[in-house]
Amino acid sequence: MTDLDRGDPLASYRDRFVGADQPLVYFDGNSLGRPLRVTGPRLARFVEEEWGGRLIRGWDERWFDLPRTIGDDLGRVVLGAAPGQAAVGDSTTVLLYKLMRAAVAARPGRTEIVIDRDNFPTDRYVAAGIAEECGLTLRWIDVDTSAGVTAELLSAAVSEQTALVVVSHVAYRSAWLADVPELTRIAHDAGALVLWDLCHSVGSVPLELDAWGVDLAVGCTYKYLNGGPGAPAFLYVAERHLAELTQPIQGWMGAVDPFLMGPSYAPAEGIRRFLSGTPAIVGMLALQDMLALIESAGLDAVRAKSVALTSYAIEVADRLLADAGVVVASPRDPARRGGHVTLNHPLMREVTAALWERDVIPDYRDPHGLRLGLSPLSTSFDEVDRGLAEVREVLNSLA
Ligand SMILES: Cc1ncc(COP(=O)(O)O)c(C=O)c1O
Ligand SMILES: Nc1c(O)cccc1C(=O)C[C@H](N)C(=O)O
Repeated sequence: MTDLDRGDPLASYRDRFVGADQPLVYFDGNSLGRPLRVTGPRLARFVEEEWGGRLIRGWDERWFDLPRTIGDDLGRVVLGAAPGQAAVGDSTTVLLYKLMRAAVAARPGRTEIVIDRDNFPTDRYVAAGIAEECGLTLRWIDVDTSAGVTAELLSAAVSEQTALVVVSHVAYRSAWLADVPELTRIAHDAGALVLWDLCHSVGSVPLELDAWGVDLAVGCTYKYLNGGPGAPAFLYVAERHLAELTQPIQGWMGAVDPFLMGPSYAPAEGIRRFLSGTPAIVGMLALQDMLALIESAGLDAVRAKSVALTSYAIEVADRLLADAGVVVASPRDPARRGGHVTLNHPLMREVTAALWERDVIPDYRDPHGLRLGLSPLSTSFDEVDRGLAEVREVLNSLA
């Protein structure tokens, strides 16, 4: 344990995660968070008691409303959203499709979707598919891969033709933290809607979606919310848009009365209308455990630890790796940085492969970035020290 770990008010939270007591260095909590220790027994209890005991009655008793009730929990604990505006279900990709499609339909006559070239592939691919489907054009914002979308770049891209702007809050490559209220205001001034991808911020960066005037947002739950591989994503639709937006996948679970099984679709009131098919109940349970943990730690304290971890990683990289040609490719200003740090070097693809052999698990992202995902409640400062010392050794051995 380092002095920084001894002084860390959240250090004890690490013990709550499966495997955190092992020597393995885990820098990929921003792709797949560790499971919580309470989750295994809880899932077993669910199988025995709720699924096995209540059987089909479980739908009436609790499961039917779970996408909304967990949505409200997300709103309270991590999104800064009043109840009734968030729900859990589908993958982020499917939710991106639903909300982009709903948004462009709500801006008839406008011909463009604005998106940046460095946005996550699924966001770009879905936007391209919708542009093709609806006869729209993509207006690309060129961003520096070590930065992200700024107010200047967005102002230059939007016009009276913009139907929708799609931006990631934290850029998956650089960790650039976009200014949500400012960019939202710029899009609104042009008469457009904005869809925020919160995958890399939710659970590590505090959000105030209601106060920031956000229209629409999606995010995954398997990163900093530790929901497990393939856990369902969430969506947020601001109350003022709930009645005006129509999503394209009109399934029975988003209908006004699913069990009426009527001849035609009529959307439910409120956020339920954005659901489509039977919700993945088992996949939502782990997420509830992590939300409870974040609530007990306090999201501001989580962010403070995240900033301390990323600042420390940059400090160690400067000290240990700069003379080997490693360049910090994430913002140095913590106010502009999310929960990970990317380090560039021409050999990072080979370095990443060698690190995995040594039980140090970051990931690699083109063009030559080693990405360190530092999950605030489960990563220690000692892990940062040990992991970056291994990076130095591997670089020496490859030189
Ligand atoms: C910014 C961003 N959007 C979307 C996704 C993923 O979407 P899905 O869960 O549908 O694979 C990820 C990560 O995989 C991501 O980092
Ligand atoms: N969702 C993932 C998956 O199913 C397999 C491997 C990695 C992922 C990720 O989450 C990647 C991550 N979103 C990224 O920013 O690169």
